[in-house]
Amino acid sequence: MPSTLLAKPNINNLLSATAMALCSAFCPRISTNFRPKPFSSFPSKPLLSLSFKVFSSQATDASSQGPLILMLKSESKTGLTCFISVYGTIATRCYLTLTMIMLNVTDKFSGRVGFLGLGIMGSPMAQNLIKAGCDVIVWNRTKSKCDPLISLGAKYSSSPEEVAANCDVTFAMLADPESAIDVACGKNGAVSGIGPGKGYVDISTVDVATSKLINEHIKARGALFLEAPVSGSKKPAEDGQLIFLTAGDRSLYELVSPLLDILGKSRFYLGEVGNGAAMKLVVNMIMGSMMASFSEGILLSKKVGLDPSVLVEVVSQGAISAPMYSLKGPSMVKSQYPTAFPLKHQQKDLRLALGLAESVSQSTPIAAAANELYKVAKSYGLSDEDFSAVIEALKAKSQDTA
Ligand SMILES: NC(=O)C1=CN([C@@H]2O[C@H](COP(=O)(O)OP(=O)(O)OC[C@H]3O[C@@H](n4cnc5c(N)ncnc54)[C@H](OP(=O)(O)O)[C@@H]3O)[C@@H](O)[C@H]2O)C=CC1
Ligand SMILES: O=CC(=O)O
Repeated sequence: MPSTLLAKPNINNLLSATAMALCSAFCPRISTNFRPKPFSSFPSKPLLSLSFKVFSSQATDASSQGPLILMLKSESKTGLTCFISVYGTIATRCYLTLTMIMLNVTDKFSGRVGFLGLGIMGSPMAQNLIKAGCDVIVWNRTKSKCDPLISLGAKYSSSPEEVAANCDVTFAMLADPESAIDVACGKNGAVSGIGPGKGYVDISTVDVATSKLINEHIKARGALFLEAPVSGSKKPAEDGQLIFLTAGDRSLYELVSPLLDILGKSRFYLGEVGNGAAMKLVVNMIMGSMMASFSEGILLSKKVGLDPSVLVEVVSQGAISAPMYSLKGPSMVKSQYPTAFPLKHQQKDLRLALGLAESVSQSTPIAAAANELYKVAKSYGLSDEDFSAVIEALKAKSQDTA
């Protein structure tokens, strides 16, 4: 629980500011990140990036005159644990002492991490691993996208095969099923370099059959496989706030969890290979339909003389609010679509989700209609715009029928 919830309101700022000031003397860099994350054997966040949580507190008097004892506990991901006691009479002043510093020394994993596919998502993810201190080898079809990561300390290998051969765990973040299969199973693909004791983690959004196919090839080489598509876009990738939807080898999941924790805010383990892909497709099917419906609302509000910016604000305050609407609504109103999630990938996900629905005879008429709209948007050359540009397809349709 953040310390501000337990400290008395009138001394909140004093306490936290004083505690932070005291700690600054010991630690040059203090994170404001309050997310607790497990310690791992992988190299992770920098040694002195600490987050504070209230460990215990006692305020014997509700008035501002009462004595207060507050204990802050901080754990860095490298095992440094420190306790800071804050005590004293509030009316006078607070005393702070660094009561204990403990270093938990654990074996360092000498694991090398490979990263294949450095697009909108792959680049910031690889960057976060490098910044966390991981030993990373990168590869991308267009080599120039490796350069910023190489300057941050990554090594480069000239094929997925070489990356997999030189790494303990290799991540892949590729555009679609075709590229995911090619990079894993094609000529000089990761499968050729992988072997027993190694793992392959595919984060790309693909269909169930593709994930199972890659799993079979990896398994045939005696290696482990985990599918781990992500929910969350460019900004969550940059901020290490992705949601992992994993399935496959449980032991690989356990092994890479510390790495997933660097990249994301939560992770789900869903069992058999295919469940992660299916979950991701269902989520993105909903997202694609939501965006199409939101686009209709914006255009209808404008046509009946309302201010669409006000609609965006109204939506943001009610039961149908969604971060996606608040984030993208204002720029959609201005006909701007800075690419975070390319429209071509949203249409790919709808297509794959419809295939999934078909495989179990589930009716999905809303998603089918949305998919048609994204196909129209692609035909207008909007493939590489953000998926919110789907509104342009509706604008064009309205003109056709006017
Ligand atoms: N952007 C987003 O918000 C999110 C995307 N996703 C999913 O993540 C995946 C990646 O998305 P994103 O980073 O946005 O996509 P990008 O289009 O930015 O990047 C795609 C990557 O795939 C590579 N690639 C494409 N075709 C091939 C091929 N035939 N052979 C080898 N490499 C290839 C590209 O290489 P090159 O640089 O050479 O073109 C690039 O590295 C997709 O499956 C997407 O659906 C999931 C969550 C969010
Ligand atoms: O797949 C896209 C996302 O935003 O999640």
